[in-house]
Amino acid sequence: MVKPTLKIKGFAIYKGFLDRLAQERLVEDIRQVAQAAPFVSPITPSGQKMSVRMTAAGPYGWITDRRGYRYAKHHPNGQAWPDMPPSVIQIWQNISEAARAPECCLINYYSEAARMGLHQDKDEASFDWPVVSVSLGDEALFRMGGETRGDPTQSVWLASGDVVVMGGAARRSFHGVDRIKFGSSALLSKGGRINLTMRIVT
Ligand SMILES: O=C(O)CCC(=O)C(=O)O
Ligand SMILES: [Fe+2]
Repeated sequence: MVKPTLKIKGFAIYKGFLDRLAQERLVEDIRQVAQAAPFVSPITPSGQKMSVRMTAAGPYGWITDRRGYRYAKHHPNGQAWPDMPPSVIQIWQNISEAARAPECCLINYYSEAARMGLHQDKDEASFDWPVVSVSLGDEALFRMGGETRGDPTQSVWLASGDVVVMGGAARRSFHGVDRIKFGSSALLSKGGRINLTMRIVT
């Protein structure tokens, strides 16, 4: 198994895990997914519109609306999510050591002003499985904390092709994206950042 470039607070960070060709192929596969399952601007349970736009692939997608945060088998438009592209599953197999296949690939799109507040990924049935996160496009300032919201945090710039594995103790750790360095990558023609997170949810 490959070794992480660095470990910060238990988060395993693999810089440059995907080369440019692999990134381009992944973007093309995500484009296909988004054609079948369009990005939406989700609403939090408290009624706030998220700045990140989302879609998903695989048996489950993560959704949020007035009724709460949850995994669902259908896009808000009622259709089943598209299959997870083999290119996505391959990354999980190369890096995760998990005995099960991912059930959800959440796809986040960050435009210039988008961010994601500090949160835990905790809607999954078990925290025994890692979350594998892939960055594509513009750089993002990724903040990592501990299991309690007030714990000290450390940040790292994630570039296109970087992969982060949130497993072990870091699986329940707070994390978020403070800002995007818009225009720092030429991968996406319109700029911005795509983040994929693969998860086992049942
Ligand atoms: O965009 C990222 O790097 C993190 C995304 C994230 O934490 C999530 O989707 O739960
Ligand atoms: Fe998260």
